[in-house]
Amino acid sequence: MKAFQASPQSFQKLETKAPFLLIENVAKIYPTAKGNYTVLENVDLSVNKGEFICVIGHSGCGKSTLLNMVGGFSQPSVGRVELKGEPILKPGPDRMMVFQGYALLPWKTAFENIYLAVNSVFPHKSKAEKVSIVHEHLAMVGLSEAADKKPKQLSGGMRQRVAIARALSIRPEILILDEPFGALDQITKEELQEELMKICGEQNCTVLMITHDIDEALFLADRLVMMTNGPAAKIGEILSIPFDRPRDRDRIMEDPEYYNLRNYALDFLYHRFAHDDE
Ligand SMILES: Nc1ncnc2c1ncn2[C@@H]1O[C@H](COP(=O)(O)OP(=O)(O)OP(=O)(O)O)[C@@H](O)[C@H]1O
Repeated sequence: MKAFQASPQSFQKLETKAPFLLIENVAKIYPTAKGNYTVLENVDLSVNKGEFICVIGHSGCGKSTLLNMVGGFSQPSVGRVELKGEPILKPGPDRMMVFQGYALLPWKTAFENIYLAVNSVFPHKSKAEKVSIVHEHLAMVGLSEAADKKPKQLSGGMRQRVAIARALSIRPEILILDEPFGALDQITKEELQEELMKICGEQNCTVLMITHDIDEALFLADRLVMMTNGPAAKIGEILSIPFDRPRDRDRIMEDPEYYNLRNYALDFLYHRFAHDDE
């Protein structure tokens, strides 16, 4: 019998590639006056490049704590958080966060808010290139006409568009969204969800997004991460959202699977892991 001889190619195939984003056995423990408080425990999640992940869970379970560790704003007490095999030790332009509160500089125009970010991340690009990046991203979110307006002259939806354009303009590896549409009315919210989905599809963005809105998660996500209640919250279950892309809201809402998933997630939140005060 001929002995099996491994070729260099077969070794290459056996090599295990580090996941794009790895959250492994993570715990976060805060020291408090009453002793240690464990917010998260045994959290494991591996995210592929280009995946859209939504995270839901009751208030205070530790969703922001988890995303802040991916953002590099805090470190896990136990376990590891790695991007492309490298530990995340501090914030960086490869991971941009967008919050509910927009966080735009009020004295700068929409253009200037984005330009500032582009200029700080790409200082060696020419002025013309940087200006072109800003215009491209303002156009992407439909705000070319509002370039010279200051935040107070913009609606909430427009401000959030500027914040998203600013985050995307520096080409982050991961876009981290902490309830970005939570303060918006339903119509504006749905418009922004559609724009975000289109942009992320075109740019193959990897997204981690916290939301309290199950319909938003079912429309946007490839996977829905459902957290158990704290203290010591963990990932209870992960639902794969199977709808083809590009997604059409009306079409997926006609799919019986949509209601199966919706009911499953609602049952998880309001029966299996109901919050005491809800
Ligand atoms: N620095 C800290 N020291 C002690 N406890 C903290 C600290 N930061 C957060 N916590 C606690 O950790 C828990 C999780 O907070 P976190 O903001 O991550 O929850 P969340 O799921 O994002 O909540 P929400 O949906 O209300 O935004 C809360 O009980 C909070 O009080």
